Amino acid sequence: MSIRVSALTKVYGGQKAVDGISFSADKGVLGFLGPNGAGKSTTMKILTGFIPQTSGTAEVCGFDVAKQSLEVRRHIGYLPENNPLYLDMYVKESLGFIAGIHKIASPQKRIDEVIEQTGLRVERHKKIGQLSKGYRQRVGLAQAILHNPDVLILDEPTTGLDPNQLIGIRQLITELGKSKTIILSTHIMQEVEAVCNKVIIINKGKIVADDNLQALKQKNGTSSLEDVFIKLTNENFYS
Ligand SMILES: Nc1ncnc2c1ncn2[C@@H]1O[C@H](COP(=O)(O)OP(=O)(O)OP(=O)(O)O)[C@@H](O)[C@H]1O
Repeated sequence: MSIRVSALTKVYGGQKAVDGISFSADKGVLGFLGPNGAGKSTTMKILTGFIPQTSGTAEVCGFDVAKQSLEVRRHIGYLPENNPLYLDMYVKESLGFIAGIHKIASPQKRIDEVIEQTGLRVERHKKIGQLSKGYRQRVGLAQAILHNPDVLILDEPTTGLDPNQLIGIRQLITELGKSKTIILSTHIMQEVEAVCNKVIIINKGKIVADDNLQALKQKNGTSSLEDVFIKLTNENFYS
């Protein structure tokens, strides 16, 4: 398994944001769903080594995220929720900067490959601050995959994109999921249907579903993922 999470808990002050979750993931795209504040971003930040857990364990490609963070960073690519980018940098310059951090051999060749893969060729000479939101997301993705990680963590990568950009980014995620383990957080159910093999639904820090799409719908007696989501995460739904 590329990702193994066991009894993972994160407490902020007095609040349990993540409450003893366990799951595993392998090659393919895993949809990570849940209402606002459910604990998705917190889990993703722990997996990528950005924040420490309070208790429990998480492994990426066999490396412990708390004890072997350098190895974990080598194997993981992360596109955070608000996609922080250096707006004053040129696209190629920013990728060169990231290549330097990862000490990538033959960086120019790899940068050109990733520019092609993420559809950035026409915009590659622009400053990031001059790019549209969709192209900024592509730069974020390009940075995340530059060192060719086995695992990709994508936190709401398509929020605010127009339908054309959406299709492009989804195709890219599907393509990447053929060879990598991807955890994709999103609020767009259509997107989950389009790209995910498996789904985890998290509510108030706990996992309430972990299944493949078809089984999840069957178990909940509906053909709509949105209905499954509402049923499992909205306690007022049946009252
Ligand atoms: N740094 C922090 N300090 C205190 N509380 C935090 C911090 N970060 C997150 N939280 C709280 O932890 C809970 C889980 O937040 P998290 O961002 O993981 O949710 P999420 O599922 O990603 O939500 P969204 O869909 O809105 O992005 C929330 O109640 C949030 O307010």
